[in-house]
Formats: sequence, C-alpha cells, structure tokens
Amino acid sequence: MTSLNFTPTADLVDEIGADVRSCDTQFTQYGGNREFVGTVTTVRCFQDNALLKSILSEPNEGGVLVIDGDASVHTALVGDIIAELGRSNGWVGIIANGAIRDAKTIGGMAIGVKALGTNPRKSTKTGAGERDVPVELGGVTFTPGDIAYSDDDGIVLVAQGL
Ligand SMILES: O=C([O-])CC(=O)C(=O)O
Repeated sequence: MTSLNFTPTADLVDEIGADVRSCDTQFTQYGGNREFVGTVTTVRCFQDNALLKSILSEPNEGGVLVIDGDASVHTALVGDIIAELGRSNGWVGIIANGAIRDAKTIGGMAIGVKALGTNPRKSTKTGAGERDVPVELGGVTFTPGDIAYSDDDGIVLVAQGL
C-alpha cells in the first residue's frame, strides 16, 4: 500500500455531506503524529494484548489498527514497545477503544495513537480475541479495508476506492 494523501476531517465532512461516516467517540490524542490517514485493520480483544501485538509485528505500510477493547480502561492495550513495533513496521496509526500506557514516550513517537485514556496496569497475554472483524464504534462501523482519516477534530471513514 502506498501512502495516501491526508485530508483534514472537517474538509471531508464538507465534501461528503450528511452521509459522512464520522466517529462520535471522543478519543484523546497520545501519539506524536496528530494527523494520519491509512487503511484499516481491526482487532477485538478484552484486556489482552497478545493478538494486537502480533498484528503490529506484521509489516503494513500505511496501516491503521483499530482495536476494540470494549471501552475498558482497566488495563493498557498498548505501551511504548508495542507502539514502536507498529511504527517500525510501517503502521501510521493505532486507534484504541481502551487504554494505553507510556503516554509520555508515545507522545514523542512518529505514529498516531488515539485512545480513551491511560492505565499503567498491564494486559494479559493469552492471545484471546478476533481479528479482521467489523468494529462498531461511535456510531460508525470500521470495516477492514476502509480508509481512516484522523486529526484533532475526529476520525472519518471512507470506503476504499471512493
Ligand atoms: O507489554 C505490554 O503489555 C504493553 C507495554 O507495556 C508496551 O507495549 O510497552
């Protein structure tokens, strides 16, 4: 996948109009890159981060990993080691419906990271979860292959090829 051109989410809303797929979830920006665009891969996991770590270990130039952690902020799904693993494999963004840790370090890294909050508590590492499944978040469905545009205003999804 070659890199896509970033467009501000507000401009996408103006272009697309009422049918725009804009995520209502109020994520916090943690990554050093506050603007990113990329192709969505999804994973669903609950307080366990072995599966998402193995996904971010795969090379995926321009990939955005959407993690549905069922909104739990009891454990951190991503820390600086996992974020760096993703960055070094070409991933441009991580969107976590859950918590992260090592927020200060992640703030200096060249990757986009959005999450609900932080918690230093570790996740378990059993590998439980599902990948490449549609994930419903904030009134929109993140489907694998969608293009996600993310900035300080929010996240807008566009179907691939549009
Ligand atoms: O290992 C973990 O559970 C997450 C973590 O701390 C990291 O990615 O640095």
